[in-house]
Amino acid sequence: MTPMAETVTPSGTTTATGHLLASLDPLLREWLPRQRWFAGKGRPVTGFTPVAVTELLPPDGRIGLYHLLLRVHQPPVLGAPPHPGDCYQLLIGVREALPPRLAPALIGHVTDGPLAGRTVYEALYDSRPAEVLLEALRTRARVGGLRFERDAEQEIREGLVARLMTAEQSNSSIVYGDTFILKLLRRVVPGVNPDLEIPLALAREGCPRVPAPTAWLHADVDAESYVLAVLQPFVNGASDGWELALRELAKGEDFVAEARALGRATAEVHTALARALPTVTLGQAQLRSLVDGMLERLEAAVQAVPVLRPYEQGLRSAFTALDDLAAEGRTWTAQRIHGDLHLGQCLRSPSGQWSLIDFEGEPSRPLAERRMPQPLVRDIAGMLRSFDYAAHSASPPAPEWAHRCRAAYCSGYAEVAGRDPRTDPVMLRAYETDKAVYEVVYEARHRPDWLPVPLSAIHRLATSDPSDPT
Ligand SMILES: Nc1ncnc2c1ncn2[C@@H]1O[C@H](COP(=O)(O)OP(=O)(O)O)[C@@H](O)[C@H]1O
Ligand SMILES: O=P(O)(O)O[C@H]1O[C@H](CO)[C@@H](O[C@H]2O[C@H](CO)[C@@H](O)[C@H](O)[C@H]2O)[C@H](O)[C@H]1O
Repeated sequence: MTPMAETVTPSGTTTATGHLLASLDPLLREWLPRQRWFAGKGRPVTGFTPVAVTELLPPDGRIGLYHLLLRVHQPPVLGAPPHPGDCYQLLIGVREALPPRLAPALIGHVTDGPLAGRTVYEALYDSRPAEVLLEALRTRARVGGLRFERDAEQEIREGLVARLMTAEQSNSSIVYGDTFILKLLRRVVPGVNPDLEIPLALAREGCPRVPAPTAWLHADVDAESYVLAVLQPFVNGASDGWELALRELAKGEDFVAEARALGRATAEVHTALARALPTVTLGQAQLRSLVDGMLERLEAAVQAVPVLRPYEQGLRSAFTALDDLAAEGRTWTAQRIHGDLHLGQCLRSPSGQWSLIDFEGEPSRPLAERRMPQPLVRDIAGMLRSFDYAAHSASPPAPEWAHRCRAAYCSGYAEVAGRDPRTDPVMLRAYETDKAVYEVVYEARHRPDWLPVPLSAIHRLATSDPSDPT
C-alpha cells in the first residue's frame, strides 16, 4: 500500500490502521472485483490508497469494525485519460472466526500484523455492526471525519434489528426493523449527492411521492465532504414497478392503470422539483452541447459494443434532429429531474401509492453532469424504455402491452403537468435513443444475457418513423 492520504481514528493513532491496511491489501484485491457494486470490472486491481480509515469498534473486542474510504487503482479504460482511481466505501468486520450464517460475508483470513489469525468480512451482513451505524445516526455521532446527521423532526427508535438486503444493487442497503432503510453508497465522490439533495428538497416542498430522508452520513476529508449513506422510512410490503409489471405480463394482464398512476406520480415529482430547485432555459448553444454529449456517448458505445455499428447512422439522426429544431429558434425548459428513472425505481405501497426512489442519476456519469438541470423528457424517456424492457423480457415479447403502457404513462403525466410529453417527439426520441445506447453498454458490462432487450429498441429507434414517440 502507498502511504495514507489521511487516517482518522478516535484515538488519533495511525500505526494500527497502517497494519490493518497492509494485511487487507491482498485480500481486497481478490474480493473487491467480485462485488456486484464494483464498477471497475474487467480491469485488475493494482493497489489502494486510503482516503480515510475510521475505527468504529476496536478490534480487541468480540467484533471489530472499520470504516474505510479507499481509492482503488486500476489500469485506465482503453483509450481513456489516466484516472486517479475510484473511491469506495467499505465496512470491514474483524472476528476470531465467522459463524456459519456469516459465511457469504467472508473477505479472508489475515496472515500477518496485529490482526494475524483473525477473519475479516463484509460487516454489513452482521447485525451488530449494522446496528452501530443506526445508533450513530440516532445520536448524531462524530467519529474521526465521519459526521452522522439526522432530521430532528423524525424519531428513530432504539434497538431496531438490522438485516442486509440481498438484492443485486449498485449500492448496499440495510433494513432496520421494517421501519427504515439505510442506503450505503459504494463508489463515492466528494460534493453534493443528488440521492440526498433531491429527496431533502422534495421533503421541504411537502411532496409525498419520495420518502423523506431521516438521517445521513457525511465524511469530511481534506476540506472535501462526501455523502456516504442516507436513511429513509422503509415502505413496508412495497413491490417495485418492475416486479409488478413482469407479474402482470406473465398473467397476460394489462398494466395501463398503474402506468397512468406512474405518469401522475412522475409529474407530481417534477412539479415539486421545479418549485424547489432552479429552472433554466436551454438555447441553441446548450442544445448543441447536449447533442454533442449524446453523439459522444454513442461513439464510445459503438467502440465498446461493436454490435451497435450497423445502427450508428440511424441513431445519430435521432440526435441531430434536435439541432434542426434549435436552428429554428426552439428553446426548452430544463430543471432537476430523477436522472435514471425506470420501473425498478418506483415502489407501490400495499395501499397502492407510488413513490420514486434512487435519485443518484446514472452511476457512470460525472456528478456535475448528474446535478445539472435537464429537460423533463429525459425521465419520461427512461420510463418509456422501461415499459419496453419489461415487454421484451417477456416470452413471447409483448410490444402491444408496452405500447399501451407508454401511452397511458404519457396521459397520466399530462393530467397532472398540463403538458403531454408526446407533444415533444424529437426530444423524446433523442433521449430514448440515448438511454437505449446506455443500456446496451450497461448490459454488455453487467448482464450480457440481457443484451437483446435494449438491442431490439436500438433496431426500432434506428429504423422507424421519427415522428412516432410511442
Ligand atoms: N424507502 C424504501 N422502502 C422500501 N424499499 C426500498 C426503499 N428504498 C429502496 N428500497 C429497496 O431497495 C432497493 C435498492 O434501492 P436503490 O435506492 O434503488 O439502490 P441502488 O442505487 O443500489 O440500486 C430498491 O429496488 C427497493 O427494492
Ligand atoms: O442500479 P440502478 O437502479 O441505479 O440502475 C442500473 O441498473 C438497472 C438494472 O437493474 C438498469 O435498468 C435497466 O434494466 C431494468 C430492469 O432490470 C429496466 O427496468 C430499465 O428500464 C433498464 O434501463 C439501469 O439502466 C442502470 O442504470
